[in-house]
Amino acid sequence: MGGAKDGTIEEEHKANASTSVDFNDYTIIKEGEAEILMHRNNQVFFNKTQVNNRDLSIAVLRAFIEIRKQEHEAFLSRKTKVGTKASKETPEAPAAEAAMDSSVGSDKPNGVHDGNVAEASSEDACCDTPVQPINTPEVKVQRELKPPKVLEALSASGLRALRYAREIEGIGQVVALDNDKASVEACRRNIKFNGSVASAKVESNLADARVYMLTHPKEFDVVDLDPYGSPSVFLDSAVQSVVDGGMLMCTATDMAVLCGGNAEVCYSKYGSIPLRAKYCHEMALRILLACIESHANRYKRYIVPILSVRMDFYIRVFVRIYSSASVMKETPLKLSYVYQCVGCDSFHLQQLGRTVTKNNSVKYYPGYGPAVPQECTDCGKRFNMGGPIWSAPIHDQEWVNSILTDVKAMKDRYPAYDRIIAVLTTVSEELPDVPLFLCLHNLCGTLKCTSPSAVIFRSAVLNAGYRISGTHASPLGLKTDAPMSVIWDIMRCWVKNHPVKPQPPDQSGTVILSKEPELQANFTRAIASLSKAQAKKVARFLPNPERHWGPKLRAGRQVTSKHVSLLGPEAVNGSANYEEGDEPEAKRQKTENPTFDS
Ligand SMILES: C[S@@+](CC[C@H](N)C(=O)[O-])C[C@H]1O[C@@H](n2cnc3c(N)ncnc32)[C@H](O)[C@@H]1O
Ligand SMILES: [Zn+2]
Repeated sequence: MGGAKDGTIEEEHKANASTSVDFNDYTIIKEGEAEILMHRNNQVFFNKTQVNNRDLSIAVLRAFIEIRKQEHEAFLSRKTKVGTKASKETPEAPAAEAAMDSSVGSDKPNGVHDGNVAEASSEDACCDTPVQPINTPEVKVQRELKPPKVLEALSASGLRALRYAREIEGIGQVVALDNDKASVEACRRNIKFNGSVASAKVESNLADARVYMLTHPKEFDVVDLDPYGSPSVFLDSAVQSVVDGGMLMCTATDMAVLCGGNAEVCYSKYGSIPLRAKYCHEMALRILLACIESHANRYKRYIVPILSVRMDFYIRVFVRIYSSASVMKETPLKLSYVYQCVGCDSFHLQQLGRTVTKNNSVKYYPGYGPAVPQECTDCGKRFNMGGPIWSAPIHDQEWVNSILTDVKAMKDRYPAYDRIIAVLTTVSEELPDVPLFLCLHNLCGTLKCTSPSAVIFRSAVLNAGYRISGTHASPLGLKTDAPMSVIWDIMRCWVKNHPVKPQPPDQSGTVILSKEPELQANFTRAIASLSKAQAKKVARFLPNPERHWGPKLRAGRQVTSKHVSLLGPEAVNGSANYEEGDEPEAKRQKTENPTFDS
């Protein structure tokens, strides 16, 4: 761990900052190991609610450093083996291969990957060529793994950069950027204020992050984007600035846009149409991932999601970025359109592409469609079509479990320990291969019936031979691989024992209930109907610690109606608190003809 220990820090502060700073004008804010000076007039952006965001990022960075080290060791030992074998068989290593490996060598030590794509160079030179041996001892010397270099592209006060530098063992240089002069001045003051280790590691620059990232291609092991509102304008340059195998961390707080409040704005920013449904927060994550992938693809790169979370009033994704023209071809297999019935809660996914493998060669084709008929087979109403979304896994469960274990082992190093443990625990129990989720209350709302308990419903799904889990994105959400026809049969069986009042014949619920179930649901309590965390009574969702736990505007700005997409309608109407379910989808889900200008 870096930084001066308590006791010496005050002296260091004085030595570093007292000559130029009148402390009476400032309050000191401490988060984790870092302390920042906040001017009484508070010109620089600081939002303490983002402690969850910063803690989680620190946890992911710690895991990244460890896994990167393991991958590097594995890479070297693989190469050593190949090299030893080759030196017996072929005395000289081909120059092309040495060139391929040079991207992994002295100045770019981070081109180490796991899995098959590990050998893909930045231009995928080796795709169709068997990997050849290299001159092992020399390369080994060149391949000393340097500490990871981090870019905090939108740094404001520098608190995040300072926490990274002071709290994360093994971290390299941290470059903090901001295009606001007052922020850069504050950041520089804060760097000094945090002592010698921070001063040695953190550098602050006044720059437009987009220009800086474009002019520093493949230079950073980690790029962190934490903007006001949408990150969309930063994505194209950010995906270029990350080294192969490096990590992009990205926040988006424009939840009203991403959750379907302004579909046309979402399309213009992210290239996807959002849907107003209970799963909208997970859909928001998947829209952001699809958007990052699309930017990466422009440079023959692709993403591997590590962790994607909805927390508080924002979403945050952690993805690794690799280069490979051949893997990039698989992108349409990882994307889907979503058909959402306007009458009932049925939704269906349609993959953009498919492959056919013949004699070891893979061919890429458009996906088959449409995935649904014109009218919903459950209730007869039409579908809205959203997407494309990222429909491949949004987390790497091995990473998640390893982060969870590490966080538990370092409890006192995380000020937001309870919150990040709750999120990681719920994420660790999500079905990894099931995009989006159902909401039991919505299903019951459609049928106008009383709700079975989650345990009873989960049991019926499990007893029918399907999988089911919760989701971190909503306390009421349920992920399942059961088809909608099975879900409605379970609900029909439930209603047989819990009858509903007669409803008008054109209602979706009436149409659904007019059919006899093909499956006889078994509501006997199944052993796996509670998740491990539920069984152990581990908290999975926590209330906000205080009122006004929400997004903030740029320093010094007043809240006006134009901030509705960033802060949500509640904030703009006078209350800045933006809590679960505030997004517009919850209230306006069943809209047959949603307009784009709500
Ligand atoms: C939400 S704040 C960052 C908060 C910070 N990451 C933290 O954890 O405390 C966003 C910052 O991005 C800066 N910013 C906005 N556009 C920028 C650009 N094009 N280049 C660099 N900085 C920019 C703003 O001045 C602001 O300080
Ligand atoms: Zn329907």
